[in-house]
Amino acid sequence: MPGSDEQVPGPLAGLRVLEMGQLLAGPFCGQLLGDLGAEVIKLEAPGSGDPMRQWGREKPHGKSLWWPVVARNKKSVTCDLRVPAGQRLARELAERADIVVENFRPGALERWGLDYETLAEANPGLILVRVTGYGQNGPYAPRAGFGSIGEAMGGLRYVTGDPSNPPSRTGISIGDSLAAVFGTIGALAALHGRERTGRGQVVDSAIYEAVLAMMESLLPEWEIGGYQRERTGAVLPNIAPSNVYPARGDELVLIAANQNSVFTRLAELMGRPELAEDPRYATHSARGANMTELDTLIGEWTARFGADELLERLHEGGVPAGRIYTASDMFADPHFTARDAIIRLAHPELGEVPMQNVVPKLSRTPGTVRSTGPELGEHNNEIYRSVLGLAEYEVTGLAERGVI
Ligand SMILES: CC(C)(COP(=O)(O)OP(=O)(O)OC[C@H]1O[C@@H](n2cnc3c(N)ncnc32)[C@H](O)[C@@H]1OP(=O)(O)O)[C@@H](O)C(=O)NCCC(=O)NCCSC(=O)C(=O)O
Repeated sequence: MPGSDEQVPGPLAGLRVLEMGQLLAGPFCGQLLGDLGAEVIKLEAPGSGDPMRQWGREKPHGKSLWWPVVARNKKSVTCDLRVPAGQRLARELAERADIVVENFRPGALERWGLDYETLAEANPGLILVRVTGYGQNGPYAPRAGFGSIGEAMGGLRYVTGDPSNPPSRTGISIGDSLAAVFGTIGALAALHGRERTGRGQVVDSAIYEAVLAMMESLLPEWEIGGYQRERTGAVLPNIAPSNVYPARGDELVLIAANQNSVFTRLAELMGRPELAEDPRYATHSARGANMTELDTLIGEWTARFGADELLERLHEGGVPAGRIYTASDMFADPHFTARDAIIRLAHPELGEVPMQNVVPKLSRTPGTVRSTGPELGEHNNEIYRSVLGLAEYEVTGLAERGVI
């Protein structure tokens, strides 16, 4: 079963990551690095731990169903960063780490004596990934940052939703996850840089900039083209046909045929090959300009078929098409099964926990999910004794004093 120990070590095996911070923007970076085989030590406040342990709508046994996913592959140690003894432990762990990931407000690490200069003095190869709302400098740097604000500031919110409604949030914390993905890319690039120079560096990933990086040609469109992108609901401006179309009954089917070759095939399937030659639809720009009219033609055709038959025709005809999936569709889909897109891991209280597999798949040394999110402080003994070489009585003493 994926998740068992018999796998080959992942590509990042041998690297140690120390993860501080909370919720998603930092921890998703730790998840990605752990998926690829790094040892991830998650440092949490004693007593409470990462608030993500409490998050989620459904909580069987009082347990978050997000925690097993975002904290998978991680080892949990407790450590109070507000007291000097805790700060010393964190510095010693960072001295033995390749990468530190954090997503506190700028200034928190500095306040705790965990600034990069201090850490790098003891460990010059250290890479420090800092995920924040606004980055480490600039007038907004000290502000508390949450994903929704960064998504709006980075431009995503304004263009999301139906034009007749106020801008909509996407259904997930996409800004945090994107900042974590860019933080991960930065960490991997910095690892490569370290190969050449032996020196680490700081990776500064801001949520609003991670979102901005996704915004395609928004900026030159405005400044050079004088065009402000607006919300366009289910379609993208000037990209046609690419929409959701009705099948017989209530079902909706997505068709994306916004390329000459694909549109020619769709026109043939529709029994209207002449549409591909029609000056109103023959080119990318013409289809964009006549999107509404084209969508009506396509919708009249799709409504004649049940969704299954329609999709079969489209797949066979080489036209990208599909359904809008819910979780239950994913569990039932043979393609998800064939590619192990969903894995199942044993959890002491929740039984078998299904979750998304590692992305992307590497051919020779693929990543693995080896465990679900740990209990708070589950690995205190293991890590403090084996990594820092503390004696058992020292670990007990630190716990008694509330440092860990
Ligand atoms: C999320 C925040 C607004 C939370 O702000 P604050 O609660 O004020 O925390 P700070 O970052 O200033 O960090 C200091 C606090 O960390 C807490 N803390 C955490 N871990 C520890 C440990 N191990 N020891 C001691 N204290 C700890 C403790 O309460 C500290 O408060 P003191 O006791 O006062 O010292 C901020 O961390 C932030 O802007 N982060 C960067 C952007 C980000 O990651 N946003 C959240 C993504 S999730 C999201 O947006 C979404 O889901 O949507």
